[in-house]
Amino acid sequence: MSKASDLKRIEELRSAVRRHDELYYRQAEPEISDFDYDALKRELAELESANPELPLGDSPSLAVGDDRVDGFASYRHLQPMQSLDNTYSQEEFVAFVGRVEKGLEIEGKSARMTVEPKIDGVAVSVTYENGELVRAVTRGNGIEGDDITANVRFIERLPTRLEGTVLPDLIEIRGEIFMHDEEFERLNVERREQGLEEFKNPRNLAAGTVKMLDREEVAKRKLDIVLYGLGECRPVVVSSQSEYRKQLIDWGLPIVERFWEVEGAEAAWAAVEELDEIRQGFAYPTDGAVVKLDSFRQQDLLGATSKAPRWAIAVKYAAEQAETILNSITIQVGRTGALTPVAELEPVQLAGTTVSRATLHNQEEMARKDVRIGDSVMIEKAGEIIPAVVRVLTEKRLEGSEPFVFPETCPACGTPVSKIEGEVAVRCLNIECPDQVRGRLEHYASRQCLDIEGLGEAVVDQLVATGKVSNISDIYRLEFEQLLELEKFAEKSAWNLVAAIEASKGVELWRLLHGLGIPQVGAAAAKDLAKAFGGVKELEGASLEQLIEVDGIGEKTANGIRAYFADEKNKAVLVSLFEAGMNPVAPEKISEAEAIFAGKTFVITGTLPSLKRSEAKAIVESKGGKVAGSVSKKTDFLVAGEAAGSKLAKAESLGVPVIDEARLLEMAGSATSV
Ligand SMILES: NC(=O)c1ccc[n+]([C@@H]2O[C@H](COP(=O)([O-])OP(=O)(O)OC[C@H]3O[C@@H](n4cnc5c(N)ncnc54)[C@H](O)[C@@H]3O)[C@@H](O)[C@H]2O)c1
Ligand SMILES: [Zn+2]
Repeated sequence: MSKASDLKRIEELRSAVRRHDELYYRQAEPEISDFDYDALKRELAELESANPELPLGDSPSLAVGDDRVDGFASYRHLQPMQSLDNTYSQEEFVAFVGRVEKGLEIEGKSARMTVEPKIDGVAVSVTYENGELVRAVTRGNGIEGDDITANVRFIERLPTRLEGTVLPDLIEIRGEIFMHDEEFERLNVERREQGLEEFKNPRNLAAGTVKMLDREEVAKRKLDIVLYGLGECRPVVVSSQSEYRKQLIDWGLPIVERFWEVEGAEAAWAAVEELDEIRQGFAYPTDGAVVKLDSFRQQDLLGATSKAPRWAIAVKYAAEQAETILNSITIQVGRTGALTPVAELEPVQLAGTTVSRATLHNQEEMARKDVRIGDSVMIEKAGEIIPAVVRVLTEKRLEGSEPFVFPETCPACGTPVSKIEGEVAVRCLNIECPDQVRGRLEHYASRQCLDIEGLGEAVVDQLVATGKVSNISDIYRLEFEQLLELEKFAEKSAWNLVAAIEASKGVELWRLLHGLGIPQVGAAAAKDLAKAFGGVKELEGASLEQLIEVDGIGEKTANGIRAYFADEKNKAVLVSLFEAGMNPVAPEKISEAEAIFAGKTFVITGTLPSLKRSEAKAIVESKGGKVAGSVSKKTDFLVAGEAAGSKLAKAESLGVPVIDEARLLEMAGSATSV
C-alpha cells in the first residue's frame, strides 16, 4: 500500500519536474541548477519505483523533455532521438556493463565499448541527402522536433556538402550545438553596454539562439557544432561506433577530440577518469562521459526503453570543486525580503571561470557548517549556475576565528528580521525596504515579465535611491523631466523609456501576473493562471479550491496566491497600478456558440499524423474544452495517435471513447456541441 504522503510528494515532484522541463527545454531559462534538477528527478524515480501500484500516467520520468515551441515547423525524426540513462558512481557503472554483457550472452567475456565526452549543448539532428545538407531538427519530444535549418546554416563549421566518396542517399547525423566561452563573453559585454540583462550561461544562450525567429540576430551570435551520433542511414555504410567516427572525419565534419575504444568495465572506467582529467581543455562544456557498445549489431540486440538506449550510459562527473579563502560575508536582501549570505572569496579558478563570490544559501546552512570569516572553504559549481560553499576545511582554521553572527536587523533598512515557521530563510518584512523594492522592480521589468527595455539594474538603482519610485506602480507616474535627471540620460533615452513604460500597460496578462512577484508563481504558472482566470480581479476572487483545480497549480502555489491578495499593501499597489492605466491583454475568450467542447475533457496521446500535440490541444481549447494529462473516469475522449501506449489501454479499460485526429477535426468543425 502506498502512503498518502508518498502520493502527495509524487504529485508535487511531477509538477515541479514538468515546470523545470518547460523552463529548461522550451524557454532555455532554467531556474535551478542541473544538480538540483537531477535530485528532484531521482527522488521521483525512487518514489515511483517504491510505489509500483500507483499509475505512472504521463509522469515526466517516462519521457524526454520536450523543446518544441511555436513558430517552427515540426519534423518527424526517421529514428527517434533519445535521452541517456546516467550514473554518478563506478559501482552503478560496473553493474551497467554487467547487464550489457549478460544481455549479449557474452558473460565471462568483455564487451567492446567506446568512451567519448558528453557534450552539454543543444541536441540536434542534421540530415544530409546525397551529401547535401537538407535539414536540421531539434530533439523535440524525441519523436518529432522543430525544424531549425535556417538558423543552423549560420554555423560556419557545419559543411553544407559532405566530402569523400561514400555518400549515403540519406543520413541523420546527431550532435550538439554549443557556444564558445569567448563568444558568450563578447555578447555579454555588448549586453552590459546596452544596459540589458546579461545572459546566464553559454548553454542556455545556445539553446535560446537556435530557437530564435529573428534571423539577423541569429547571424550575429556565433554558434559551433560537434557531431557524434547516428540516426537513420540509407543505405547502411558503417557497422560500429568506431567506424562511424572515421567516416565522420572523412566527411569533413567536426567531431569530439577524444575517443577511446576499450574492452570491459575496468578499461572503460579508466577512460572515463582520463577524460575527466583533460576535458577542461575542450572547446565545449562537458558534463560526463558517454560509454556505448561499439558494435551496431550488438546495440540492436539490446534495443531501447521508451526513453533511452540499453546499450549506452552517461557517467556524469560530480560538480567541480576548488579550495579558497573566505575573505568576508555579505548579506543580500532579495525581492522577497529573504536574507542571503554571500561568501566573498579570494578569487579562484573553477570550471573554466574565475570565481570570487559564492552563495552560503541561508542562516541555517551557515550555522550547520559553522562558516567563519578567514576559513579555508571548498566551493562547488553545480550545473553552471551559482557557485556555492559546500564545506569548511576546519582542520585549516586559524586560531582566534569567531563564529559568524547573523544580523538581527536588515542590512538594507534596519528593520528587525523575522523567521517564519516552516521556512529556512530569514526575512525582512518591511515591504518598503529599498533592496526589496529594487529587486521587485528589476524582476517586474525583466525579460520574463513586463520586458521594459531600458529599465535595467542601473536605472532601477537610481530610481529607488533618489526616492522617485517605491513600488512598481510608481514607474507609471514617472515624468520625462524626472528621467532626464538620471545619470547618462539624454532626451532620447528618456523618451524611449517613457515609451517603453507606456507600452507595458498593454502587456499580456501572464507577464503581469509573473511580474507582480506573487509567491511561487513563475512564468509557467502565470500562463496557466492567465488562461484559467482571464484577469487580475478574477484571480483575486478565486477560492483556494478554484485555484487548485487549475492544471499546473498545486496547493503551495494556491496558498501563495491567496496570501498575496490578502495583503493590504499589495492590494493598494494593484489599485494604483490599474488607476495608472494598466490594461493587460487576457488570452482570447471564446463565445458560447463556439464553445462546443465546453465541459468536455480530452486526453491526447501518441503521435498524431499531422498535428503537433500542442496544436491539437489548442484546437480543443479554442472550442472551450479541457486537455488533461492522464486518463480517468472523468475523461470524455482520448485522442490517440501512433504509438499510443498505456493511456490507450487505460481508456479502453474504462470505456472512454477513443478518437483519431481526423475525428477530432471533424468534431471541432461541427456546429453543434458534442
Ligand atoms: N536545470 C533544469 O531546470 C533542468 C531541467 C531539465 C533538464 N535539465 C538537465 O538536462 C539534462 C537532462 O536532459 P537529457 O534528457 O537531454 O539528458 P542528458 O543531457 O543527461 O543526456 C542525453 C543527451 O546527451 C546528449 N549527448 C551529449 N554528448 C553525447 C554523446 N557523446 N553521445 C550521446 N549523446 C550525447 C544527447 O543530446 C542526448 O540526448 C540533465 O543534465 C538535467 O540536469 C536541467
Ligand atoms: Zn529591509
